[in-house]
Amino acid sequence: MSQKINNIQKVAVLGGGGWGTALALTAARAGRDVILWARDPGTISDIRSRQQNQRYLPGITFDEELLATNNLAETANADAILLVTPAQSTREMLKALATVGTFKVPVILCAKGIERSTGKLLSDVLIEELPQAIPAVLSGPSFADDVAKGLPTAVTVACENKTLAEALTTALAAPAFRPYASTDVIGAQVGGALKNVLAIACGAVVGRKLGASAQAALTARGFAELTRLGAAMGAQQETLTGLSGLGDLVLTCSSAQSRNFRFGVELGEGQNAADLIAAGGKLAEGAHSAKIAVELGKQHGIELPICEAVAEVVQGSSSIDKALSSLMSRPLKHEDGKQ
Ligand SMILES: NC(=O)C1=CN([C@@H]2O[C@H](COP(=O)(O)OP(=O)(O)OC[C@H]3O[C@@H](n4cnc5c(N)ncnc54)[C@H](OP(=O)(O)O)[C@@H]3O)[C@@H](O)[C@H]2O)C=CC1
Ligand SMILES: O=C(CO)COP(=O)(O)O
Repeated sequence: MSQKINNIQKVAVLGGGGWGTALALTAARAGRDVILWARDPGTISDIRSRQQNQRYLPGITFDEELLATNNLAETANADAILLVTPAQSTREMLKALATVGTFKVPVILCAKGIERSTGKLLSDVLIEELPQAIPAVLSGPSFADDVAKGLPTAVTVACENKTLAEALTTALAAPAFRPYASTDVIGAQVGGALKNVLAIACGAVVGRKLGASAQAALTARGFAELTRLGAAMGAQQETLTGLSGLGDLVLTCSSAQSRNFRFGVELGEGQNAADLIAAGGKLAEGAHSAKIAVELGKQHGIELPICEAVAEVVQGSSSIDKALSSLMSRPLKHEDGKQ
């Protein structure tokens, strides 16, 4: 194990979407030997023959020659795995991994969501499905397009083992990609999952043309929800106010580059959530996490009115106007949440 910690050279990235491809490029830029697994043969051949992933990163051609495969067994000798498929496919991916190797290595969870069917954090899903693996999390303000183009950003890389967290940051640090080590695996996950729900709310405010003041107020009150739930679940304050919490919340709640934000804009413009989801457009993880976030809040005795409003609009039991009016007519409170 200690030899692996000191020598994370072979990195396997699972997921051929925008973020998987961008992280594979980052790891290659950091000097790692990278293999990218994708299930779509078209993605593999695009990466192999043209150094592009036109389906998910249109208009970008990379200098790096990535090794791409759709044979999961080829990832079994990696020193670390980055799991970069959507949150709701995490369990299925881990079950598939368990059939091809033992994976006594760090598995870095990069999806930003909570398992909808169980309410479990992805690190708990990992422990159940691949108990010998070491859970780690990569999260923070980082649009795949920006990272693939080599634009600079910083993220949190969390692992309970401090030495391993530091080794992972060393393995992934590239000139334009600055990972900060953390031991707070819970905090890094709660921030990433909740900011997507809150970005839908901010997008809806923009789509409904409610003004920049409303957008800022919602972001701040959303942050209060994120920190309260995070703290109740055991997250550290520094993580929630750091890159994977506040950092990513600010990015996603203010940028039309975010798919969650754009999903919210479309809701605000009057489109129906069920129709948007059925159309199978771009991934908006917050639409899947909203309801389960509210349920987690109830379990921990934390009110999450903005997440609740998003969940109701997504499931079609409320309209944007009704949700807004119920947010505005809640009993007046102290800002710190105390009575
Ligand atoms: N894009 C971004 O800027 C960032 C994304 N993230 C997070 O990363 C995760 C992945 O996002 P992103 O890469 O953008 O998503 P994309 O929609 O770009 O790509 C999703 C990828 O996952 C694959 N996939 C989907 N379902 C399965 C499955 N059941 N089994 C195996 N592979 C599957 C898709 O394959 P196929 O093409 O065959 O459908 C595709 O390669 C999300 O949780 C997101 O929140 C985090 C930070 C930044
Ligand atoms: O997580 C992200 C940026 O940090 C990407 O956000 P979206 O999934 O909303 O596009």
